Amino acid sequence: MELVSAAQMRALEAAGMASGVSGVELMERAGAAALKAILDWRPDLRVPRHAPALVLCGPGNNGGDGYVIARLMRGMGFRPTVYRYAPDKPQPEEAAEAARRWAAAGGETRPWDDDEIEERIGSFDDALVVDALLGMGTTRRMPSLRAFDSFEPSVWSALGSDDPSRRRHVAIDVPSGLCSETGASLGCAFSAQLTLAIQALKPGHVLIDRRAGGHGGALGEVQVLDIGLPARLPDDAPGPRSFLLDAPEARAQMRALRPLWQGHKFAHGHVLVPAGGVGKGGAARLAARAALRTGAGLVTVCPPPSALIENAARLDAVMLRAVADADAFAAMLEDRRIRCVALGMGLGADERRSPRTRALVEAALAAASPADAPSSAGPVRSAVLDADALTVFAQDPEALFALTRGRAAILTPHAGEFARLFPDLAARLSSPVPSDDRWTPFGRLEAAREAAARAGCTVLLKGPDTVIADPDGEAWVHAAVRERASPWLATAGAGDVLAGIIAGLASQRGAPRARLAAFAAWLHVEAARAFGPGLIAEDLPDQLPGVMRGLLAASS
Ligand SMILES: NC(=O)C1=CN([C@@H]2O[C@H](COP(=O)(O)OP(=O)(O)OC[C@H]3O[C@@H](n4cnc5c(N)ncnc54)[C@H](O)[C@@H]3O)[C@@H](O)[C@H]2O)[C@@H](O)CC1
Ligand SMILES: [K+]
Repeated sequence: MELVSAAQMRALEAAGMASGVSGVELMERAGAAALKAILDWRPDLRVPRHAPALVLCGPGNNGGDGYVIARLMRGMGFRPTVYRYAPDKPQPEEAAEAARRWAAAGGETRPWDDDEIEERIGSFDDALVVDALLGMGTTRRMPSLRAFDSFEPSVWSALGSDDPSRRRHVAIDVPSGLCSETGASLGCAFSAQLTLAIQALKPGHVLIDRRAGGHGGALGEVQVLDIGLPARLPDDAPGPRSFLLDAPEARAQMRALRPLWQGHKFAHGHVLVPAGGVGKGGAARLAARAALRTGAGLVTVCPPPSALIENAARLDAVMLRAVADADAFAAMLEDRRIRCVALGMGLGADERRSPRTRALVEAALAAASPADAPSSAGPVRSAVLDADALTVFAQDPEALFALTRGRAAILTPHAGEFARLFPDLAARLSSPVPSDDRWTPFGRLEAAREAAARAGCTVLLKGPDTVIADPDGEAWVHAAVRERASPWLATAGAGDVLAGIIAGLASQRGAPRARLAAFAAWLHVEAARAFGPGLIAEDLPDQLPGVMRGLLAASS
């Protein structure tokens, strides 16, 4: 599913208006669709009860949606009160029209009053609280609104009112104060139990950004409201494209692999996984097993000769070949059937071991295909760099980028490794929301994109939301939150398995890399969810067949 930025949303709106739908009509549709979704969510409210309700309306078009909702609710028998925030701001034309229609229908509008709102929240008399303060237009830090504190989940549960039948906090488009581009709370944000995204999901609906200087903000259940804008972004829509890896996409990726599963084992590709020395081979073995389970035809672990026996005692289906040094490795890479090298796991980044690690990285990248190789050039060979393969370049990231630029490579840093390679981007990611100036959205998507552009290859930034970007800017988000949360993945070795899954997929299909790595992140989380509590990294690879079988069954 596409994730749409504010600028792209405006292009979509312009395309809709060019086809003859007015802005006022779009706002009416948004309001009507929102009210229908709210009543489907709380069907008990369908019977008109003359129940009071609060609608919080802001100065822009998000507020405009709120006036439409308030008017339609009133028409159904509710008794909504609008609290208008920033009343001195001139409203955009459509929002002003929506406010006029509300007033003409006899609706009551009151100035913003934290005390009054707080009191109403505490009294529980209002059937609904609709947050239409700010949407995609939030461009700076939010002032601290005391009334928002009353919506916070902790306060709400302390009041004993978080049972489903009393859910009532609804956010229109995004919870106000939450940046729709990054998911960051810009100082103070509304906590919703239901968020109704207008027409499309925005990055802020799926990204988690808990930087300093923000508080509050929750999405609750997220639904997308179709208001009849074009389903696809116009070709000239601004900015790079972003996508969410969701269940339909996972099934599509699985379908794309199926035809490959009929050939010779080499047709599935051969993966090499260099391993560390004596006592350090576990991480590479985990990755190797994951690559094999993901469908690589052959997987070979390559330790130094001193660690051969130890690895032999632990491997069966995975093959084994000692690699004394980078020259021996380069010679091995002359076999064109090798489609992927995954390295870094357990190789070592200390003074003694980093020369071997670095030399292996150099050999792997020298033998990787050009990133833009045409399909007529034959199967792509990629390199997946994780852990120590990244850390050995901490003092000199540019040396790594000189090797990765323009290569079919995927870097898979966690937050710490990312900060070593891209310290300035990591600092921007964690810098507090500015207290005065305009906020230039810079979140995990922007950081991954910038990193991929700098490294000239695909970058997968791990986290509860894994963000993957190609150097051309196309990015994928894999969000392991809410119903797909997998707390069990926080276990030693899980990252090694992810690198192996990526390698297993890359050995079968060389591109498109960001999309493929996002699918790997999906499989990784599903494997953890399939196992459940008590998971250790060793369990993950053996869950993959069941996960993939499930995806195939769901797509046939
Ligand atoms: N683009 C579309 O296709 C549609 C958009 N609609 C609605 O319109 C919204 C976007 O409307 P706008 O672009 O007018 O933006 P918003 O309504 O989100 O906010 C813009 C206003 O808020 C002010 N503002 C920004 N940051 C602030 C802060 N921190 N504190 C106080 N005030 C602040 C701005 O100065 C401006 O007046 C969407 O989120 C959606 O709800 C819908 O009505 C229908 C279609
Ligand atoms: K809102």
